[in-house]
Amino acid sequence: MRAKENEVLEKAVLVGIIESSHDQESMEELKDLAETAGAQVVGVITQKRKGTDSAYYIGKGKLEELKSFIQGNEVDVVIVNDELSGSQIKNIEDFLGIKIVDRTCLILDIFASRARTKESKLQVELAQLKYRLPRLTGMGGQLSRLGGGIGTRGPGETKLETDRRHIQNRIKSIEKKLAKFERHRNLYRQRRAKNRIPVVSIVGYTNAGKSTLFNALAKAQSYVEDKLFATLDTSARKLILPSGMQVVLVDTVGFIRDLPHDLVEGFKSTLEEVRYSDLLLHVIDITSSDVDEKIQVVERILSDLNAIDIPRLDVFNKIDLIDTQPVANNKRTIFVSAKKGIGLDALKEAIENELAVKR
Ligand SMILES: Nc1nc2c(ncn2[C@@H]2O[C@H](COP(=O)(O)OP(=O)(O)OP(=O)(O)O)[C@@H](O)[C@H]2O)c(=O)[nH]1
Ligand SMILES: [Mg+2]
Repeated sequence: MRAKENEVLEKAVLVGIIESSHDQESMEELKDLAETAGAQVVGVITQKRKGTDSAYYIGKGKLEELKSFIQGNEVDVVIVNDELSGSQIKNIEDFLGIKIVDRTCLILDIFASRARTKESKLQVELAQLKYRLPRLTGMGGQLSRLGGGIGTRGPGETKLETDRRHIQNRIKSIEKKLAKFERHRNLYRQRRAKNRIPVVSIVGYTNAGKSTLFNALAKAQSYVEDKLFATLDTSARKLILPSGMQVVLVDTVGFIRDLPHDLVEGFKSTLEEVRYSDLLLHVIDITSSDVDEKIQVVERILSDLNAIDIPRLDVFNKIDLIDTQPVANNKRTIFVSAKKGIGLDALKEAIENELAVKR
């Protein structure tokens, strides 16, 4: 959650390795993520190199540069644009004497502050605990010496466990509780299947405009914000299409490159909804600078979820922000502005066509 005006922001330096232009985009995204988590970015240090250093992530020279930057500026936290091992975290932290947060931990932290329902809180906590378990040696120091803030927050009021045995017990207990939620969900799904109401799920990269589209179509109020991961809980509404056909429309959590594996695992049951859909609306922000890569990221995650073979419409959103109006070259591509309500009739028609073909 972006910190409130009067809150003291943690001052952060971002550190990353640049091997290709994708990494440059990924650094931009890291800045968005850091700000979403409540940091003020005061510096960015990158290194061009092949692969990471197994002990210190970046080379010794860069590390010295980072250290003198920290000494010359007020910095609370170093945020690294990759997932680090426990020993890398410990090594860098010992060398710099400052809190280190990696990309995975940062995303988990944002999810922790976003989770609203009991189930998503448990899912996030589970992912956090699984991330922590193999890193306890590295993170032990950080947790006891360097206090709270980014990277240490649990969902809701719960304090994240730091003891190995407690963590293992907590993981078991959460898994049991989540299994119960899943059984309930299965029951609902079976009931819906019996009534043969088709399910249309909205998927896509974070901030693409999924919830805005969901609201525009279903005239419901799903949480919309210009922040990453505004939506963590899938919500569903009934939608009646022009022909009178009823569908269940589902809004889902946004995807992002390098979505932590444990998080995908944790949210799998929520995202199961996606797998059992009759049609997917892949919402794509047409104004984003690396559209193609984001499309690939979403498709990769859909594969992970065994949802890649479900019929899919590519819904390019935010066309109100571009000058030349694009023309679709196939019936599975739709251009809309969810915010301005442009193209929604064509979209509904396309949804009906897809579902009609299926029957
Ligand atoms: N200009 C313009 N902005 C839009 C449009 N659709 C959505 N937005 C804006 O894009 C931002 C993100 O919208 P959301 O609907 O929250 O996006 P989301 O995909 O649900 O995001 P997450 O739940 O965080 O993954 C908000 O600031 C919206 O107002 C659009 O058609 N045009
Ligand atoms: Mg959303």
